[in-house]
Amino acid sequence: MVTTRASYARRGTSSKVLVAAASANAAGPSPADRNRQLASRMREALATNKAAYKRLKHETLLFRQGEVSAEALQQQFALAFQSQASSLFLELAELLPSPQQRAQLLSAASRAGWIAPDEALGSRGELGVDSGRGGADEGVSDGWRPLNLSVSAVADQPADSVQPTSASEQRQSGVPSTSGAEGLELPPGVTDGESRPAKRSRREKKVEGRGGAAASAGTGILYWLRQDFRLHDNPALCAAAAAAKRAGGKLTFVYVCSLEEDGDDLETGTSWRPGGACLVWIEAALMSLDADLAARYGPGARIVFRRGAYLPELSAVAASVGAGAVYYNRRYEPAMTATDKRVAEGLQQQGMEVRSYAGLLMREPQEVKVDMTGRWVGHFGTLSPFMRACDRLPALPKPLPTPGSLPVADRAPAVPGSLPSAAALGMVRLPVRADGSLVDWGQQLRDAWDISEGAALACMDKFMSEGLATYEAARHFADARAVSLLSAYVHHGQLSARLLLHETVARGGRELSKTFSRRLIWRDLAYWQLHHWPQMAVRPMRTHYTGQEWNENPAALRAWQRGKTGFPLVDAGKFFESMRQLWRTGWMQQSVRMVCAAFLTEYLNIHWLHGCRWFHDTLVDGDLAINSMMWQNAGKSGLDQWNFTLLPTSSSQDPDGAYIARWVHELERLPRKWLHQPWLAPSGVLESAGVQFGTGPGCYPHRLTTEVLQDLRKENARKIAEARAQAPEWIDPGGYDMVVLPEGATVKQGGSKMRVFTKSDYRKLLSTAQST
Ligand SMILES: Cc1cc2nc3c(=O)[nH]c(=O)nc-3n(C[C@H](O)[C@H](O)[C@H](O)COP(=O)(O)OP(=O)(O)OC[C@H]3O[C@@H](n4cnc5c(N)ncnc54)[C@H](O)[C@@H]3O)c2cc1C
Repeated sequence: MVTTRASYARRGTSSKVLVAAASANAAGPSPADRNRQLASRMREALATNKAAYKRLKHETLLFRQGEVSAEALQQQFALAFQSQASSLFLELAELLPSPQQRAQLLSAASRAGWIAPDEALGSRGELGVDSGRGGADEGVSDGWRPLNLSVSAVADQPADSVQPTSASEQRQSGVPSTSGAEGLELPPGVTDGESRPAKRSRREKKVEGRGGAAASAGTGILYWLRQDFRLHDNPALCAAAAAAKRAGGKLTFVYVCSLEEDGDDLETGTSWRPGGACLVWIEAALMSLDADLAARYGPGARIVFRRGAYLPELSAVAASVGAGAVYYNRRYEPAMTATDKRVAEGLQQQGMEVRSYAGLLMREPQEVKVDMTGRWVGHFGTLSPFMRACDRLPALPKPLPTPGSLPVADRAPAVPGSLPSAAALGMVRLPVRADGSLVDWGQQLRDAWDISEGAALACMDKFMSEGLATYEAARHFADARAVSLLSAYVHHGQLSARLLLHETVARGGRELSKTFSRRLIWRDLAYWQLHHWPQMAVRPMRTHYTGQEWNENPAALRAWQRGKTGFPLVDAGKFFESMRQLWRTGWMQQSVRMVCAAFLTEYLNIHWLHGCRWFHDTLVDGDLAINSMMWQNAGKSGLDQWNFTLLPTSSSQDPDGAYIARWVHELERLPRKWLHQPWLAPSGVLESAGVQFGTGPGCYPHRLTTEVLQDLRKENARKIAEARAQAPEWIDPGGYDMVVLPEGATVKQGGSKMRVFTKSDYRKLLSTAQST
């Protein structure tokens, strides 16, 4: 086991990542030579970029002189980088020795937006994958599952690109950041519709002033769909429909696929685009919503599907349908808020009206201010003070009904350059087998879920009438017998969190279970944390934990990802070669997620960030805010570090072993008694159950570690104590860790240091570490 001091705070540029991606895939007689070749190709490409940069700078000057339009210039940027990246990747791919490796690199490049999807699919007919086992379900190996690259194409854009694309660029360009502690700012011209719902917009007044004639920008309204694939309780949709009716214009639904802009965070140099499983979900959700819209409101409500950068795409659609306004519900991930702000400003500069609404969360992150001065209800960053702060806010508005009618055109919108369906957006990357057939790894997720708004509402109803009453006592069982299974619907905005809470209260849910409604507020807490710690997906919130030593053990990490640790409860969650749950369904119950997270961080001492990334890519509810919060807590650098022992051998989450028996098929005939620790079973029992340990087909893996688990935990705690001992300025006299309270997070203590919950073992261990 090699131990390194991992620093996730600094990530490489896209080029470094891509060289790493390429070299990781490279094999053959001389990996070092190949790496050198790749690096040299990359240097050449960067030199080419410099030439392009000069050319584009000239174009930018022309733009400043008013000789070219912003849209035309932006398109030139997009094209320049697309074509360079494209040729670079095709060349890089040629250096790789096997078709599989070429396909892997190209698939990753396509996902990063560097090359067109058809290039990744191996139009040259050589990028096949030989699954070795035939069927799509069996034939997918995780090398083929599209994983996120750390950085995308946009990282190499020239520094004075026309539009600032990140918080750091915005600061450089003098445009204020949306992700700072000042709170969520709306760009000039963007209106928070809810704060003034009844007022007529400037555009509407202008239109009225002209006797109702269409403004130059048009009377239509674009409804910009993003993470709100629903018709019920949709504030932006209701407002857009009302405004279009008032102005006598038509409403057009548009979805633009621009994954780079949604996920690439230039501030941290990382990419958190929706993971593979979420993309499958989004594609299916869009298809279902498109069909629902047409069925309910007629063909004019069909969604216009576009692929490309948001600003030019929205402008093009608006021009085509005669829309002068864009309405949307807000999103809260750092890259998304930066993008939305930039796009809104761009639209506004073009004379469009932009209105945004709160439809994803119950509470806007910037409106919750925790009061740490009054009666103590819990440590800063935990649920209780947050709930108390929420209780001080005005009551939540009642959920909005689904609109009975919408002012849409009689015919489906015909906008040149649009794609026929969500599937044509090519969001879900499918590898190709040697025979040219596609490996549709997403099908098993589509089979496991009904991905529609109707199913979300039905699932909520079922939970309310059947699950809620048992939630309190049985929510921790691994087989999910009492939980709602609603997380993916809520994450993708197919189910309104506000409606869910409203229904819970209306059906006496607070009396039946005090925990369920708290979980919904916990979700808001995660977004509040992300708002105040925009880098929490990559950097420890307890900054002094950055220096903690983690094991760099790719083999153990891979075994954990594949569900081959030899600990059945850990493995049941996520084995992909056969039927195990995460790979098959994209979902696991919370206790199982916790067992898996604790196993990785506490027993294997592997950085929580690896687990966070894996979950982000494989969960259908992969949610940057919740996932990062939970992994930070599991890794102990979060505000609410876990203070419980999660033994992978414990049977409390699966007392009768039914969960393991269902998902770990190699053990399905083993008597329940041994299922959690099969290595203890007598050889005769193993033999009659057909259990063999090893790596061969049908064998169950040996344990990854035979060391005493409690000793491994203690070792992990020692590493934490060592990191803490290096940073006495972050420890208070009682041995508690401290964090700086972000401006705007509390009622009046912004900028000061405050203690956060710290496990008593760690407080005790600190003195030992300090004295050695
Ligand atoms: C390591 C780890 C990673 C996680 N990553 C995610 C993630 O990416 N996306 C995600 O939605 N949940 C995540 N969770 C939280 C939780 O496991 C899931 O929300 C829950 O299992 C979903 O199942 P359910 O809808 O049946 O939940 P229920 O128990 O029925 O809860 C109802 C709803 O409350 C919310 N909720 C539940 N638990 C939490 C929580 N701990 N924090 C915030 N909100 C919560 C969800 O919206 C959920 O749908 C993670 C938990 C752990 C331990």
